[in-house]
Amino acid sequence: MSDTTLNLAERCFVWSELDTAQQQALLQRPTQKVSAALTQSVNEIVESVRQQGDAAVLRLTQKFDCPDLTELRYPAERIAAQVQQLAPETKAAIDTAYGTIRRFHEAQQPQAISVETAPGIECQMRYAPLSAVGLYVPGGTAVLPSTALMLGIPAQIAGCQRVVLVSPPDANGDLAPAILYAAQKCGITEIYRCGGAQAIAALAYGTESIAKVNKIFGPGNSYVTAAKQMVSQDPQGAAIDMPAGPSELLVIADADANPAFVAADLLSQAEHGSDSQVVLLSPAASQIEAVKNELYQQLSSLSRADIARQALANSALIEVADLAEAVAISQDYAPEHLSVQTANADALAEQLTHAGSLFIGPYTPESGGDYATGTNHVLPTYGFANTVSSLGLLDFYRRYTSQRATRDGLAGLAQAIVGLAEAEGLDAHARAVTIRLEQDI
Ligand SMILES: NC(=O)c1ccc[n+]([C@@H]2O[C@H](COP(=O)([O-])OP(=O)(O)OC[C@H]3O[C@@H](n4cnc5c(N)ncnc54)[C@H](O)[C@@H]3O)[C@@H](O)[C@H]2O)c1
Ligand SMILES: N[C@H](CO)Cc1c[nH]c[nH+]1
Ligand SMILES: [Zn+2]
Repeated sequence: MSDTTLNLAERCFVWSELDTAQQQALLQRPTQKVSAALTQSVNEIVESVRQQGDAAVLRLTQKFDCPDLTELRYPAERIAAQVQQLAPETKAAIDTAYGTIRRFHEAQQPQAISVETAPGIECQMRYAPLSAVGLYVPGGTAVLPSTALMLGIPAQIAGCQRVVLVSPPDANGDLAPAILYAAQKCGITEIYRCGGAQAIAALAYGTESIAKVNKIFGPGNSYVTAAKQMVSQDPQGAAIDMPAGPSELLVIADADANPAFVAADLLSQAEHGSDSQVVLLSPAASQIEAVKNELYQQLSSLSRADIARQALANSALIEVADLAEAVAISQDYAPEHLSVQTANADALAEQLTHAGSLFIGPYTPESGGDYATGTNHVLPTYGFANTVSSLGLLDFYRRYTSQRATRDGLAGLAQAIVGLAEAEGLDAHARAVTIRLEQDI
């Protein structure tokens, strides 16, 4: 079995036969290769929205998504009419996913703490929901109502005061009924029809019709991700959740893994976008050969075969010396999704700490986490999973501290505070303590 436009034999490698530069080049993310051009084009879009507001957002939305759109805000009556059209089976699927995702996120409620750190000194850690959040639901090549749930549910549980959803409209100026139903379940009514870097700029800086938010959440293509990173560097812009760009999956499979399962998982992420990347690491040459054949076979029946094919051209099937080498490569690559299909999957997973989300064992397809296991599918890409956390309820809160000292408590700590202030040569810091203790109250 083969494919006329994809030669997977060219994407098969033996790790030990590559030098360090080749190993690095092999695992470079596709969008990182064009970052200079991308940055320039995103910068132009963000600047035009800052200067021209709604006019720029509308012009760019007309260019990329809907030529006749004249109003960004999605009217409530049109939302209601769209939701009516939703098929009952899709509604039921959304209802089930809403339940599992809500259950997992409700269990993440932060607990305020209060600790007496020294006699008469009380320190608290408190949490406040973010007041205005913007949720980006991708809609370029596929509409993703599941992302509306992943973002809307934690915002709803946290109790954020203002929750705004943006998503690119179709050519008729509509959003998919499933996105609107998911938004409705999450209590979101402020919805705008725009996408890409222009939507991110509008959320970050505000326009005539879209008021600015404090933090922007959600995945997107490389334009969206670059725009998020750009606005988050600007004190007048907005905070962001994380760089959640084109989808990635790394699978570690031993000789006994089922190659049909492995190939299906790889294709599930390859079909997201031509800039997605999937990687297989296996110590068994026979497994790599079998997965390669399965990929050809399964690819031919996919509706998005062309996209998956392009993603596979940026991907790699790599033979490693052993599972220890697979762990080392995976830790270095830090994939968004990591599937472990080996005999000792649970034990191996303990060592795999650099991944957005782990999928352990043969019956845990990556797509389960995309939709309905309950974990959040908004995850760090580009290797940021070595430091950046996966999206969770806490991201919708701000954590801050408070403290309260009694006079005796302050007296007890005075020597430490004054001693450190003197060591740093900061007299006023010391005086703020001594002045209090010199006075009788
Ligand atoms: N990391 C995660 O957690 C996660 C989760 C879900 C989806 N994803 C990823 O999100 C992405 C969604 O991408 P998408 O494209 O389908 O939808 P998208 O909504 O992110 O992007 C569509 C928008 O891109 C803009 N755009 C397209 N071509 C452009 C160009 N040449 N110049 C400037 N702007 C342009 C347009 O404004 C368009 O509205 C996929 O790559 C998918 O893998 C990631
Ligand atoms: N795999 C995507 C994150 O990279 C999430 C998603 C949504 N729908 C299907 N998949
Ligand atoms: Zn997916």
